[in-house]
Amino acid sequence: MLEQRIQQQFFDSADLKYAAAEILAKPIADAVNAVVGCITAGGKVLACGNGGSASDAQHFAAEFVGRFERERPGLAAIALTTDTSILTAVGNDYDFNSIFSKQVQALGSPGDVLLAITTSGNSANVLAAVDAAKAKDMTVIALTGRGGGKMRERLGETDVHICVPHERTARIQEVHILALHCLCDAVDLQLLGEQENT
Ligand SMILES: O=C(CO)[C@@H](O)[C@H](O)[C@H](O)[C@H](O)COP(=O)(O)O
Ligand SMILES: [Zn+2]
Repeated sequence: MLEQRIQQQFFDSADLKYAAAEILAKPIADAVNAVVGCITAGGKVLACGNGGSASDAQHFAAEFVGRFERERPGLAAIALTTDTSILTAVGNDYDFNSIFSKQVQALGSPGDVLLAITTSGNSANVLAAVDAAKAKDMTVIALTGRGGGKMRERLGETDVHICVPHERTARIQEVHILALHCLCDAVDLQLLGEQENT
C-alpha cells in the first residue's frame, strides 16, 4: 500500500514532466537567451523564493557561481535568501514582504535578471521583488505554477514566465528544479559551445 503510493508519486511526477516538456521548452529557451544576454553584458542574476523555492534560488546560484557540469569561470548570481542579518533586519524594521525587494533595490542594476520563484505565483515578498526589479529596468524570469497567480499580471513583454501546469506545490517544485538545470545546461552551451568528446 505504502509502496504503491510512493510509486504513484513517481508516475505523477513523470507524467507532469512529459506534459511540461511540451509547454515549457519555449519559455525556458527564452530564459536562456535573457540570462546569456544579461551575463555577457556584465550583468548578474538575483534569485528569490520562499521555503523550497528559497532552496531552489540557492541551488541555482551555487551552480552559477561554482559550476554546473562543465568547467568555466563563475557566473554572477546571488540568492537573496541567505543573509540572515539582512533578512532579519528588513523583516523586523520594515516587514516580511520587503525582505527581497529591499535587496533588489539595493543590488539590482538595469539589465540584471531577477529569478522569481513561487509555486502559487502569489507570495507577496516575491511579487514585491518583481515590482522592485521592474522599477530598476531588470528582466524578470518567473517560475510559477497553478496558472501563475498574481505573478501573471505583473510580467511585461520582455519578461519570461515559466508556469508549470499543475496545482500541487511539490510537483511544481520538481519541475522548477528541472527547469533550472535546463537553464544552467543551456547557458553553458551558449557560452562555451558544444562539449568536445574526450
Ligand atoms: O517546499 C515546500 C512545499 O513542498 C514549502 O516549504 C513551500 O516552499 C512553502 O510553503 C512556501 O512558502 C510556498 O510559497 P510559494 O511557492 O507559494 O511562493
Ligand atoms: Zn518541498
